[in-house]
Amino acid sequence: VEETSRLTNLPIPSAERFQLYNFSFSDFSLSNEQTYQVTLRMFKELDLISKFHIPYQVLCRWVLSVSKNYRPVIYHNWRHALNVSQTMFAMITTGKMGSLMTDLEILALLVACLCHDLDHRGTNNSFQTKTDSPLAILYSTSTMEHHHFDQSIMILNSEGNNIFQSLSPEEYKIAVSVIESAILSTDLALYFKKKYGFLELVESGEKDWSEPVKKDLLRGMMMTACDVSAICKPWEVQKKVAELVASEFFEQGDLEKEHLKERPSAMMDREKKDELPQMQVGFIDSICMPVYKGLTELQPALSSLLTGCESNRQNWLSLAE
Ligand SMILES: C=CCCOc1ncc(C(=C)O)cc1-c1nc2c(CC)[n+](C3CN(CC)C3)[nH]c2c(=O)[nH]1
Repeated sequence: VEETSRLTNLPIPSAERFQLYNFSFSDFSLSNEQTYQVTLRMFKELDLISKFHIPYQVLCRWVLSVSKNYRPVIYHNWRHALNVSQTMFAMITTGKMGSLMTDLEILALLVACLCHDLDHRGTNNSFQTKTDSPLAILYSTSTMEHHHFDQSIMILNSEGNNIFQSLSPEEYKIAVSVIESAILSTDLALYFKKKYGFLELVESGEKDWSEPVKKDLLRGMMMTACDVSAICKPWEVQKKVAELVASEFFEQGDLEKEHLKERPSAMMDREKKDELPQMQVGFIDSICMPVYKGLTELQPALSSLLTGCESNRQNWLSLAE
């Protein structure tokens, strides 16, 4: 309670102070309180508070609730959600994708990014299935992503946390369905299925992305681009993030060796740590480059994501030799 009122009365530093319009943003230098201020500043810069009549104290309470519903795991924690959200913010503003989206879609996409990994346990979908976790019984496909969406709705329905309280029933319905689709699209298994359709549309010179199915596909690609955007960051940032991701993967690998008595995938096997640079090149080629090439072809203002990813591919490749 007192934390909400403290945050509500705190002046928010400028977007420039936090480098929010920059694709090279990193949370490393920020205190926890500053991460909340960054989030509030993004809502302010997009004018969402006034456009959707969000009571400021409700927004502050909601930001604190969202951050508290992330577990302190090594990588998939609140700061990952913040970084993903800031990339979405930069794509919409600096990357000029805002002109393709309605205000309601922009609100929903920012909320989806902040909530997209809620209550992550630092283990992936296949681990849920292999351990017959309650979540895997509840959701047999895109297990974690369904849970992240569930958690998002739970928070919105919590007392004093409904930032959508001023939306009309129709707007609320649209916002929730955009959020559900956006969070589910962060399951890379779904990305693999949809990326060819997206690239074909872009390469065919498609200009009309307003049609609902195409719009949903584009929002999903934007979510993937934000989710893996650490791969585009300056090398010192990318290297540190890769260590965090690897550490979290290796902990899952340890659990698989210890409890499941099975060999983990190379990516999760700490005994294969020296293969990491080569694995990163593979990850960049199969997942990252296609989405950044496609989005940059659609909107050249996004090119710094593509160039950042290409330069990190070179860095990983030189480490792999
Ligand atoms: C190489 C392992 C440790 C470091 O790995 C990373 N470090 C940083 C980032 C980043 C976004 O900055 C990303 C990765 C990173 N992420 C990967 C993912 C998604 C979680 N996958 C999945 C599994 N594969 C099968 C479908 C697709 N392979 C990855 C990989 O090789 N590297």
